[in-house]
Amino acid sequence: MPFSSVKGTAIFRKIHNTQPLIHLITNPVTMNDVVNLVLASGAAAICADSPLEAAEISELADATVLNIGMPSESKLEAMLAAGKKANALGHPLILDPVGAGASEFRRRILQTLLENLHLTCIRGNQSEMAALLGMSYPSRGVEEAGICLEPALLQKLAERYDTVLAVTGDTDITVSKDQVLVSHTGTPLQKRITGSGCMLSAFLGAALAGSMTPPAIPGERALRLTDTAEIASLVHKTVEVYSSLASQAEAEMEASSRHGTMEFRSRLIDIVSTAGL
Ligand SMILES: Nc1ncnc2c1ncn2[C@@H]1O[C@H](COP(=O)(O)OP(=O)(O)OP(=O)(O)O)[C@@H](O)[C@H]1O
Ligand SMILES: Cc1ncsc1CCO
Repeated sequence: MPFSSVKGTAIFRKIHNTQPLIHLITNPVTMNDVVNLVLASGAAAICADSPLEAAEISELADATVLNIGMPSESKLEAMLAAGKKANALGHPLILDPVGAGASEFRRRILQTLLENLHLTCIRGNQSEMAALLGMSYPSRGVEEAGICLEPALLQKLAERYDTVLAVTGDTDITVSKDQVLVSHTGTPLQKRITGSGCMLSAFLGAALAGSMTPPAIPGERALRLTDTAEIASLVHKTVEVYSSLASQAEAEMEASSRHGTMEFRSRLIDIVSTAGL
């Protein structure tokens, strides 16, 4: 996607119009950046990971994002409560299976979440998808481990859990039972900061929630969570826009006098904050 077509995209217009509230049960490593990215997109965020309030907060919210980056038994309990509430209310529910293949505990948590919840979208790298498929490989923790799965295998995974996969890396692939949509708009610099994927998962929550309210524009329809093709199309566009903005942030940084990964991290959030204006 050329940079010029990113600004003013319908995704941002819808988020700004509806200002959805996103419930994040996430990891403390990237939480602050994730919340700032959500706010930059025009949505609002609340982080709440106590099982005592998780369902109530998801009821208040327009979408729920579950990120297993630093898992615990208590967080799993909160995720189940929040996810069940999101499902009952027909709200978007996104899973980020961070470090899926890194430990037995993570595998067990993911098995429980996948068996008990209906995920609107699962966003992860190739290695995390391999772990969800039950494959074992030498894990590199939260980093991808050099795995490249056949699209047909990813489609089987999407079909098994009746969901849409946003598989990210040097190539971004959106996968449903019937579709494989490919884009190449990101930059390797995204791998040099933490949370690039976590931010994208939360942005997907904002984009899906923002598209569920009937738009004021004639001819535009509200997103239906029962329509996998519509979800896949929106997920694909959202990933493409986010990765394009990251590349644009890098290009602007290269043209400036300040360089480095922390500069890039700030520029990424800045560019998202102005993309919808
Ligand atoms: N080699 C690459 N070239 C271009 N873009 C990339 C590359 N690797 C990752 N990206 C981009 O980085 C973003 C996040 O994807 P990635 O697969 O790195 O997530 P992740 O491993 O889950 O990240 P994290 O755990 O740090 O949050 C996507 O927008 C993707 O396009
Ligand atoms: C480095 C790290 N460890 C647990 S979560 C996280 C950031 C997201 O990948």
